[in-house]
Amino acid sequence: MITVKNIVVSFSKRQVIKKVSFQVKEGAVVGLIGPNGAGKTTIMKTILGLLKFEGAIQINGSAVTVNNHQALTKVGALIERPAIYPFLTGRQNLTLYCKNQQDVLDLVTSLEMTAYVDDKSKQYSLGMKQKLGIAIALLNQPEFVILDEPMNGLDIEATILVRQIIKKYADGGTSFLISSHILSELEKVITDVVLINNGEILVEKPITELIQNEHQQYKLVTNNLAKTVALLDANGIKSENNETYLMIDASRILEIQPIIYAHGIQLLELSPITIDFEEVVVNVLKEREVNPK
Ligand SMILES: Nc1ncnc2c1ncn2[C@@H]1O[C@H](COP(=O)(O)OP(=O)(O)OP(=O)(O)O)[C@@H](O)[C@H]1O
Repeated sequence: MITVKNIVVSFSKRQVIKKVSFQVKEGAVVGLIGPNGAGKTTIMKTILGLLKFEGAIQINGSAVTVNNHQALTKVGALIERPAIYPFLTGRQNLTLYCKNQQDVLDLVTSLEMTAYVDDKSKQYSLGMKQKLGIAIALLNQPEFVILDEPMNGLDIEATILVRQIIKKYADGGTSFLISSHILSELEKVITDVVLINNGEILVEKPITELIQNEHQQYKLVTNNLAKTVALLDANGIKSENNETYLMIDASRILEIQPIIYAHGIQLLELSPITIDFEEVVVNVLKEREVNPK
C-alpha cells in the first residue's frame, strides 16, 4: 500500500501541494485527476522521492524521502517524458532496466512492439516512445506503477492495449496511480478517484461511489405511462413525465413494481439515469468554485 499523509510541497515558498493525504491499496487503480496545474505531476514526483516535502510517504510501511529511495525498488514509473536513451534500440533500453530478460519478451509482445523494437528509439513516433516508456515502467514485476498521462500520443488500438495490460497487472495485485486528462478513457480502467484542485484533495472515493451518488433518478418505462403516473401519484410517488419515460427518485423505486403489477401494467424498463464521469468531475469542480472551503 502507498500511504501519502499530509504532504506539503513548495516551490520558492509557494505551497503547491497543501496537506494532501490519500492511499493506494493493493490491486487498486487510482486515477489522480484535476485541472492543469492542480498538482498531479508534483504529487507523483514527490512519491518517487524526487522533490523535497513535508509530511510522510510510505510504501508498504517503508518511508520514502529525498535521500532514501529503498522503498521504491518495487515501483515502476512513467513521469512526463519517458526516460529513453535515443541511440539505443527499444529492446536495448528495456534490457538496460530489466532484471529478467523474459519480462522484456513478454512486454514487447503484449504491447505489440515487435515490428520496431530493434530500431533505434530516436526514430520512434510519440506513441512508440510512450509505449516503450510504459513497458519500462512495467518491467521487473512492480508492486506499484505510477503513470503520468500514459495515453499521451497513443492511437485507439494502443490505448485499448494499454488499458488491457493495466487491468491484467492490477488483477495480479499491482497497484497503479495514473493521471490523465482523458477522463472517458481513465474511467474504464480505474477503481478509485483522487480529484485535486489547487493542491488540495476535493474527492477521494471509489469511482462507483462517485458516480452512484449522481444516480439520484431512475428511468421508468411501462406500457401505459399515463396510468402509471396516476397510480404513482395516488401512492405519493412523484414522477416527472418525459413523454417516452418517467423519472423517479431512487429512494422510491422498490415500491413501484408491486403497484404497477397489481394494476396489470407491464414494466418495460427501470434503470438508473447515469451522468458520466466527466460530468461528475466538472460538477464537483464547479460546486467548489461557487462554495469555496
Ligand atoms: N519546478 C517547478 N518550479 C516552480 N513551480 C512549479 C514547478 N513544477 C510545478 N510547479 C507549479 O506547481 C503547480 C502544480 O504543477 P503540476 O505540474 O504538478 O500540475 P499538474 O496537475 O500535473 O498539471 P498538468 O495537468 O498541466 O500537467 C503549478 O502551479 C506549477 O506551476
